[in-house]
Amino acid sequence: MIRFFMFLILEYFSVQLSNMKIFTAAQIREADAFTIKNEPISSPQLMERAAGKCAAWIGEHYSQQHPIYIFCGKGNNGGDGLVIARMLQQQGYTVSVGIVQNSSKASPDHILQLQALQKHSPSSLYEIGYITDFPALPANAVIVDAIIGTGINKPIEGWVAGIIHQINDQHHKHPIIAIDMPSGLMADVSSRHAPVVQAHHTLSFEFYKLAFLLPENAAFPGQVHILPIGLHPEYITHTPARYHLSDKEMMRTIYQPRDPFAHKGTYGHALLIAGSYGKMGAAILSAKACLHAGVGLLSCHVPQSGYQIMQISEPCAMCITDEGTDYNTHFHSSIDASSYKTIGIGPGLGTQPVTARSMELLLEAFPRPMVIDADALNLLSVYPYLLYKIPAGSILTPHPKEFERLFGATTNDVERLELLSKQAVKLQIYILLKGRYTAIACPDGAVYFNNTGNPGMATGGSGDVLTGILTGLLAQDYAPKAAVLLGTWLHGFAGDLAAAHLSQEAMTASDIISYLGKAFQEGL
Ligand SMILES: NC(=O)C1=CN([C@@H]2O[C@H](COP(=O)(O)OP(=O)(O)OC[C@H]3O[C@@H](n4cnc5c(N)ncnc54)[C@H](O)[C@@H]3O)[C@@H](O)[C@H]2O)[C@@H](O)CC1
Ligand SMILES: Nc1ncnc2c1ncn2[C@@H]1O[C@H](COP(=O)(O)OP(=O)(O)O)[C@@H](O)[C@H]1O
Ligand SMILES: [K+]
Repeated sequence: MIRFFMFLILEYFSVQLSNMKIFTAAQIREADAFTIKNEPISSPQLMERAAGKCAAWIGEHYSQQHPIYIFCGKGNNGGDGLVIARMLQQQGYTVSVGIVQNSSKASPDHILQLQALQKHSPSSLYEIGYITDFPALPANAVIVDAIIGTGINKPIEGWVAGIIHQINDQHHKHPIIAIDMPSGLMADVSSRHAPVVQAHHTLSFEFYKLAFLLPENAAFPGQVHILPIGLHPEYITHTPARYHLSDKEMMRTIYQPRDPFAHKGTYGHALLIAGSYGKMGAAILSAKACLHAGVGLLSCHVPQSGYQIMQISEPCAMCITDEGTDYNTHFHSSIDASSYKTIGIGPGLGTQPVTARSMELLLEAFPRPMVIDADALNLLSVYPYLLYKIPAGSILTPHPKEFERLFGATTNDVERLELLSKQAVKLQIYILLKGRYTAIACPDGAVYFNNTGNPGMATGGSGDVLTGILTGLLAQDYAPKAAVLLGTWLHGFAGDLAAAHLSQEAMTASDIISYLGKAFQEGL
């Protein structure tokens, strides 16, 4: 009860966030309908606006030398394709339009746009009713996929799936541009094992779709370009979304500049419990990151064999040694809960049973949100009852394997996201599932995806750096939600700066720390 009350207080003081909402396919349909009714604008006009953005994008990226092969389905996604065809023809492109007979009935807007194109250029149109109707493409052709968008109701089957495979066979020969969604990809449910177009670019309207952010869909959307089509701001503002994408604007509302009259006490005293024989590097990376994230004071609790290593490596941190020579085994006894604002625990910690016992006593003694990572998470998976002792508002930072050990396996990424969110709500903590788009599940059920970072960060120690940053931000009195969103974003942004200057290959976790300063300066 006390834990929950404290959590409510922390939440109350967390900032109001601006953010990019990720709407479901059903909500997007509502947004279209709301816009049509209240802007007001007719449905065909809205389609002209959306398709116009796509035609302009294609015009900017491919010259008239490229014949454009557009594949249109019988719904409004196909309607977009028909408008794009007409607009590109007007600009002097050679356009060929295959109408994929994926449905017996065409949507009213499709029919309207088909009639317009028939009037304008009937020779460019042909029907695709079976796999053998797929055309031979000239060498420099560009493929536009407008077969199905957000209206897909189940995985594509039969000969239409065959058409998707034929488009994918062209992946290494021709650029493939998907309109709104790569055809076959379902916005809100798993598309695992379904046939989906493997696009190089997806021109998607107004919002990111959840499907673009899931690792299991990595092969499909290519580069995503969000094209605003003027959907009604009132709908966007007032409609709640469960999923959100972090952006710079959001970070600017979270970031708190330092007080000119501040002293080191203002920015909190953090304790880092980390390191073991052979894994002191993890502790040092976390300590350095915590300091570079702006913590007031940092103490590191390390095993005896790690004392000199830590003291020599990081003079800005204080050092406490454990009774254990090679492992931290008695850190609970050195902790006076009132001395530290927050704790970061886990990097390089080891998974000795005696460490688990000390962790249990620590969780019982420390009442405030802390950061739990790496081996501390592995201990939680061995002793799951400890999960219920974690202070409310704490932040857990598992990578997918650690997540699976903690909460079990799932059959697809959407199920895993559900499980992530369910556990965050149940335990009243933040759980950050690391990856290309790190998913941050909040105790209120919301999930935020982080949009910074790059594959150069797929290198040992990157996660230890994140733990240090989050611990540093919590110590400075950022509310847990603010700390987890800002810390994850800064970590990825520093990684992006490191990659830009050093290359993804050559950068190391230490370089993420080196660029943290630039991330504060340029990213906020
Ligand atoms: N006014 C609007 O509603 C706007 C809609 N827009 C476009 O419209 C799209 C949504 O249009 P719709 O709701 O008509 O849907 P779609 O065109 O995405 O898909 C529906 C069509 O696909 C067929 N279909 C669905 N599942 C299938 C499956 N598993 N196998 C084979 N065929 C299948 C349906 O029978 C129907 O013909 C968006 O993705 C976007 O491209 C944009 O033009 C913006 C404005
Ligand atoms: N391809 C990628 N794109 C964006 N971020 C990445 C990518 N690969 C790794 N990262 C980030 O790097 C960090 C790696 O953490 P983790 O796997 O725990 O590393 P370690 O255990 O070696 O410290 C995470 O924050 C993750 O989001
Ligand atoms: K499509």
